Amino acid sequence: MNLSIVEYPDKILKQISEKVEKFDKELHDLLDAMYPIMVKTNGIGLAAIQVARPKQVLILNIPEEDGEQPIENLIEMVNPIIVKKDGEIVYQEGCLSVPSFYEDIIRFENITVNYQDRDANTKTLEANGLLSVAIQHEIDHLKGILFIDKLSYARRKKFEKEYKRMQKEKKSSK
Ligand SMILES: CC(=O)Oc1ccc(/C=C/C(=O)NCCc2ccccc2)cc1OC(C)=O
Ligand SMILES: [Co+2]
Repeated sequence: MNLSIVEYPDKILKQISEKVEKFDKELHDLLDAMYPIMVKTNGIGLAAIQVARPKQVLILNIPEEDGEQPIENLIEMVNPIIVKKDGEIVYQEGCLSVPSFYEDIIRFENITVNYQDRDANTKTLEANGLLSVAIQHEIDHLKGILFIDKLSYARRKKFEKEYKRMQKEKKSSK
């Protein structure tokens, strides 16, 4: 399964991802294929829609203090739902589908998420800080929402201008 990252402004990223009903080999192969892509691109979170699979599947690997991302920290979430949320946290976010662009985004500080693992076992996770931000960022992807969609009108305009210039530079440098 050869996956590549879909980049903004590709319309695929606006699709709503479907609930996973079958916890079969195809799901396991997708999860297994997403992990190396996230690691290779220094990602800490990846949603299946970013590799053009509109399924409610996401993976996370929050780095340790030393920056390492051991596979033991890998979290695989299927059909995640945020059931509790409170507080506020601002974090400078980036996204593998919006390369080289980072902006401060406000999210809930504390969340509780219900989800299933790759074998359909239901799990509940309480998260705060970076893990909480990452989970909210990735669950937004499953709803077709990118972090740049949460910017104010003025900052969004700034982003569009910067992004177009960057894409032109990238093309001319090829
Ligand atoms: C050049 C460039 O685009 O750099 C990057 C940008 C973003 C990322 C990864 C972003 C990422 O994992 N986002 C997950 C969601 C999230 C955002 C903020 C905090 C927690 C979770 C990696 C980059 O490095 C490469 C090599 O692509
Ligand atoms: Co993202």
